[in-house]
Amino acid sequence: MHPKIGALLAKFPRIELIPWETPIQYLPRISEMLGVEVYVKRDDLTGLGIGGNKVRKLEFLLGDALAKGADTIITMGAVHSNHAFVTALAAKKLGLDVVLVLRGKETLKGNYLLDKLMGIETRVYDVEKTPDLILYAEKVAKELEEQGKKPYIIPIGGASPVGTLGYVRMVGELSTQISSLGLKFDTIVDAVGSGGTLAGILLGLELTKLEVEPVGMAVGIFGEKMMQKVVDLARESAKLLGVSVELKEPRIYDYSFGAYGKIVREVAELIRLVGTKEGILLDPVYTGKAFYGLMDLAKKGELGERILFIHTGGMPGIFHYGEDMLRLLNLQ
Ligand SMILES: Cc1ncc(COP(=O)(O)O)c(C=O)c1O
Ligand SMILES: NC1(C(=O)O)CC1
Repeated sequence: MHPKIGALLAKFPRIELIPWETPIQYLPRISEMLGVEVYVKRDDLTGLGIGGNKVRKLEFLLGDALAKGADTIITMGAVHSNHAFVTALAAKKLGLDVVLVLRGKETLKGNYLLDKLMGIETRVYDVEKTPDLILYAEKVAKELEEQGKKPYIIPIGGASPVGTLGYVRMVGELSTQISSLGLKFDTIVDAVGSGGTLAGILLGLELTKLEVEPVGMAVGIFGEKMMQKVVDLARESAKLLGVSVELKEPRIYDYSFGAYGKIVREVAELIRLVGTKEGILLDPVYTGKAFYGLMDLAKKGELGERILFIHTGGMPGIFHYGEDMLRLLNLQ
């Protein structure tokens, strides 16, 4: 762990949910295809339930919740939400109650199937917009308070200054890994949904002075709005840490293929390519789109000679959208 990052984070309550450092893996066959070196940080292997990037955020978010005496966790997302399921599993593991406030249609596949299998309380609403979901979550919190409970609301994706500390810590872990490997990366690439992961990477790179350019592949909202959200989150986390930093705006590209959650043939094909070339499974909502962007931009020489992809998990998405992908690949 980078000493400065370790010292800064030591004052924040953190529950250890990840008992190891996630490995960095070279992708020889993808690298050969692209003519550049591609490595992947296996944050799909964070180890709790389905793993993924949210577990890093939850170490600090649930630490904060317990420090504040919470007894019930409320969070929200789409019915297919990785964040919602892994939050619920972590909360249960810590002996906390949990209510998931979800949008969409109840579909017993992927994460929602896991929600039900684990006996997690879910409230599903047929709404499209996040603000509507937040209103419902606040209503649930009020209902629980009236029952004498102490609820703690975690925003979508854990995208808060406290949650962002999880990826500041990841960079602290990464910096010691790459110095012992003797590697220097030109770019570090991740999928951008709620923006918290990229915000933590941005702040972590500034604090460690690691000379790697962060590049986000947006799978939903993109452009100026997402850029501002990422930079604001990083700034608020810096304030939380009590540090003043100069933050450069990261490059964020639109690889949503038109809309968040839109399942497309190109990404289904990419998932098969990476799976059969490297034995690594990506998902159709987040990491498959982000890796598509990585390969697209690497071919144009826009990511440098040595690229690090942060594999942020998402495997249940394969099972939520498997039939759609089979149809797109003319296999059904
Ligand atoms: C599997 C997966 N990867 C990446 C992301 C993006 O992370 P963030 O919400 O921190 O931008 C998410 C959630 O949005 C996700 O579930
Ligand atoms: N990745 C997000 C999830 O709910 O899994 C959108 C935050």
